[in-house]
Amino acid sequence: MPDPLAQERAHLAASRTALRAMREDVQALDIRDVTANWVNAAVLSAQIDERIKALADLSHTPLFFGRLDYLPTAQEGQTFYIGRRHVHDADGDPMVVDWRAPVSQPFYRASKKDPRDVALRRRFGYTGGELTAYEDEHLSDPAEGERTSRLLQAEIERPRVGPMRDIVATIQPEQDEIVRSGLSGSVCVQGGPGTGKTAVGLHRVAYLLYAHRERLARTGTLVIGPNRSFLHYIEQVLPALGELEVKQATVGDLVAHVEVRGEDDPTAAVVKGDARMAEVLRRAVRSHVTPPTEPLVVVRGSRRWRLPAYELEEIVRELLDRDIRYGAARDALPQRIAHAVLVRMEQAGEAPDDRVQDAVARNPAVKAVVKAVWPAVDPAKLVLRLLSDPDFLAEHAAGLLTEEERKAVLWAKPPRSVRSAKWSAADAVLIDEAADLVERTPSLGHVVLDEAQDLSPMQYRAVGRRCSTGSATVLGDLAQGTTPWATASWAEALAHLGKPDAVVEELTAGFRVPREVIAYASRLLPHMSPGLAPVRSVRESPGSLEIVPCRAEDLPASVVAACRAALRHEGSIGLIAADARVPVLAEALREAGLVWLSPGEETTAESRLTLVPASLAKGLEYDYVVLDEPAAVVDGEPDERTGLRRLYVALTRAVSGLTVLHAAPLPPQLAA
Ligand SMILES: Nc1ncnc2c1ncn2[C@@H]1O[C@H](COP(=O)(O)OP(=O)(O)OP(=O)(O)O)[C@@H](O)[C@H]1O
Repeated sequence: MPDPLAQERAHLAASRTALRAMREDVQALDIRDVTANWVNAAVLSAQIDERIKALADLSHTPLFFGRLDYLPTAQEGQTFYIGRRHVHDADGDPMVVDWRAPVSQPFYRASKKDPRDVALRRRFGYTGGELTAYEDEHLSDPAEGERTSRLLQAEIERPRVGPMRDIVATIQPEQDEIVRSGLSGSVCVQGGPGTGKTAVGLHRVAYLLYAHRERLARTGTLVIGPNRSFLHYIEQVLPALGELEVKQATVGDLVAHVEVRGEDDPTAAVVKGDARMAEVLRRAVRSHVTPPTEPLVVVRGSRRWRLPAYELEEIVRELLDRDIRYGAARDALPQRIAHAVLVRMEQAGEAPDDRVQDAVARNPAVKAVVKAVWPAVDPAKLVLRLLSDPDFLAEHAAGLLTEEERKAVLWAKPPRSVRSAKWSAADAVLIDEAADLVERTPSLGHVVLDEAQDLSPMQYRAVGRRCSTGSATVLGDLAQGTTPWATASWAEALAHLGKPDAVVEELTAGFRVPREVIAYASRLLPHMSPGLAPVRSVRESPGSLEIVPCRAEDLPASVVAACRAALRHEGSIGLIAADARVPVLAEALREAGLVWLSPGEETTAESRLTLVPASLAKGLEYDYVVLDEPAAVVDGEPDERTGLRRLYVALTRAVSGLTVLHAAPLPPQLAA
């Protein structure tokens, strides 16, 4: 019998050679004969450069990670190697097929119960770029029992270092269902900490780009995350899957119409983020339309054409009723008026053509009417006025906001101008809404919204208009909502997003947090998100959970000692603390001569410790976590529920172990 591992290594070597040949073919392309001019040539050569980049053989990522042997009755009994990209030989026959291709799907979905025509599923293990192991499942062999994959388990238990990696070799069936769901529908994924929501969302983008490349290249895709450090943490996943074109942004980036320099108190922020504000803004924008009271008189040559006020009013009314964007209606108004004038001309026996209509539309008298009746609206100025002028706000918020709510959003000291105003994040969202009332926001083809539970209704609307003609993947965990306006139900959130028909899926298997740690953190669930089921950890290693009481004066030193102990393990270390305690701990680390990073900075072999303010911990993970003073994390939030949720997030960042140090009593909800 030939050695199967040697054979597989030979296939790997041959695939590498084939990939090199594919790259050389592209490099050797001579585009001089096919490009008519230098613009074409520049575009083509940029595309070629991209293609060469996409064909690079990444030495640390294996070219294939799995193999499927179909039964003789299916796919002509062929064998397929599954990898991150397609590789073919000189004859065009596949050496490696893309994981997203339909023939690859059974690699993720087939099981003993449902073998999907697969005779053999083989998983490969690698050390660096070297193929070192394989593992077989004979799915159609009734004699073979179901077994758990050691390679899969090893991947899950792998100590974490640095930024997030792709999970393409080990996507689980329930995750794969979400990854491969169609482009036309929107999906919402509820899942506890570490269930792979972010991973699934990113792989879904990669899948959609593969399945609908042209359409999405035209319309664009976007991944939205809560903050810079989170986006930095995930930014390498899609490039590793060969997708270099996906944009990333925070909601703040999307609505950056003004510079945000101010902060709202929670009451004001809640009102500003409420969906009722959309109606207030709609009324305020439309209030600029003033029905005409004077007739229009257009002088052309020796003749004067008169349009009575009631007829102008009818035109205006009709545009208002059609509910098109304010700006679009404003653009249409001159032609509508000109058309009415033309009708008069025809009635008088003239035969004006389109050019006459255009000329009338440009007539100064018509322009003056448009300016008076339908003036241009500047979105930022409009919001400035709403938040500064009590009467203007009261007029448009009538029946929508109470007097207290209006008071809460009004500036105590109104700013003089858009530039000098201390705009808050919520104000920027209001301006975005107003901007969309004036002019339609272009929609992308697909948007992934991560940590969605923290968005306000107005923020959902801002994201929703960026995928109004496309679809969305919404990812979140209701138990991790830490804003005063955090989502209470996905149905409501999806309605604000404009995707009420999105399917809500749930992920329950936890790939990050060890069993003992998730059990500890889940004690908080009934107190902050009753009804949500705890995550079921699929990790086998029990992980370590240590709770260390200290005296207050010893706490910083003990925290430093715990960090030192954690640094003895391989992998990344996160020291998580209430935001207010970060300076004290930074000082203690400095005194002890320990170097540390801020969230989003890349861990290296030399610096593996990150000091994480609790407010930035969401979505991140570290191999070992040292958690400082849980009570301070809870107290750092305006209310207890939010505090407990913040603590829940902090407790669920660890992959291999968690050490909790406290001087103050632990929050009682953590008691067994
Ligand atoms: N199928 C899988 N195979 C291997 N690892 C996985 C799989 N699914 C998820 N993981 C790993 O589990 C960890 C958690 O995944 P991810 O960050 O996507 O979870 P999440 O649900 O977004 O968590 P959070 O709610 O904390 O933001 C990551 O390290 C990810 O790579």
